[in-house]
Amino acid sequence: MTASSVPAATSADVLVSFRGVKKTYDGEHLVVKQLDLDIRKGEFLTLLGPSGSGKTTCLMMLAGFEFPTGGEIRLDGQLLNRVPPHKRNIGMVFQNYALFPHMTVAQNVGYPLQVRGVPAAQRRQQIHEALAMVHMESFAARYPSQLSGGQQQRIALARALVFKPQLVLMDEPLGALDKQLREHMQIELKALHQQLGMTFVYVTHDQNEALTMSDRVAVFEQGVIQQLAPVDQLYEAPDNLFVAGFIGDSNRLSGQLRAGAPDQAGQTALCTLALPDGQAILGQAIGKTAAGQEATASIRPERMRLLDPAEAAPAAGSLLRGRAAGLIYFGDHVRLQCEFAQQPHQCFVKVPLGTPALRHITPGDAVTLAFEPEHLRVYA
Ligand SMILES: Nc1ncnc2c1ncn2[C@@H]1O[C@H](COP(=O)(O)OP(=O)(O)OP(=O)(O)O)[C@@H](O)[C@H]1O
Repeated sequence: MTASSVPAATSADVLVSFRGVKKTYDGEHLVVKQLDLDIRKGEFLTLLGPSGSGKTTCLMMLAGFEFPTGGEIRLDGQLLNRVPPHKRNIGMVFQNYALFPHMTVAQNVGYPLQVRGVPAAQRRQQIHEALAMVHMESFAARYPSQLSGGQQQRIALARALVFKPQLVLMDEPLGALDKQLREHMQIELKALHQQLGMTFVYVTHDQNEALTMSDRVAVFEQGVIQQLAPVDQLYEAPDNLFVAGFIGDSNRLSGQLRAGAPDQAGQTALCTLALPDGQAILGQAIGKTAAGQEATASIRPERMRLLDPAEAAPAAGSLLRGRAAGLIYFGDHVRLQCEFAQQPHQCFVKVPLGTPALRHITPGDAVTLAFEPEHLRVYA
């Protein structure tokens, strides 16, 4: 992401701004590279990316547990670089809960209030409210060891919320829970965020989790934000092949650009991709492309359709002829694997059960897939 695409840090709806932030642990290798990022007041922003891409380091710099090697981080306009963690008014939830084992649930939740010198009566009230938020009022007298993992994480969340911070940071908080509980907690967290109106910054490497909960997602790779966008935009209009591959399923086809160039604004324009087997397909050229370049097209499986042989073929350029490589039954659809001559990767398409064209297909048969060129994104 370029600095020019980031709104000005002074704009009223920005709570946190990173400007030119760099981080190295060993003095040589940058794990966060020149990061510009604005976090808006009240949003649920997720930092998503593979292991080692720098998400946690960014969160730790925001929390104050790590210091940037260069650049600035501001919270509500105030420079944070040298403000210690306990003076930042930020709540934090970690994957390993980090509850104090010798304290009861109520004492754990009340701890941030105690260190802030909140009087006992008010403390009791706020502890009760925070436990009610996470549906754990009746567990106040228990110790962490007497709670399940999901219950402990709820207490950790109550402890992060109890002092009503303007910003809550969460680092893989659901990572240790089983799938069912994790999905349940995702919905609860999202509801809590909507109810409280606080700003949540959430770190995960799980794209489903990111898509389920977030208003916007920043996709990290090797210390760089590859794209920052609302979830639907990230899925429908990935800026590059990394994002297309990291978020959801996508099919890839390699070839050479024959015609078509970006429009004046450098955005998208229709182009023709010549595939090595002689087929020519139409797609949207993304970014700077020029005729003759090697390029890779990406398309979501649900944006391709198995054509019935009896059906009138759509316009040239919006079909692909290949061979069935396999069929996998998925209950509500069949996943049809297809291969195309001289393409390194197979493609797949989700075919609804009962589709007539599916009836007689066996591996090795010729198949035709149809698509709209606007859904085929071509990256040089
Ligand atoms: N305290 C540290 N000392 C030295 N190197 C570190 C330290 N913390 C992280 N790193 C390195 O910095 C890079 C980024 O790590 P970071 O934890 O920020 O990534 P991440 O995207 O959060 O990964 P994960 O999802 O695995 O936690 C990695 O190469 C990691 O090995």
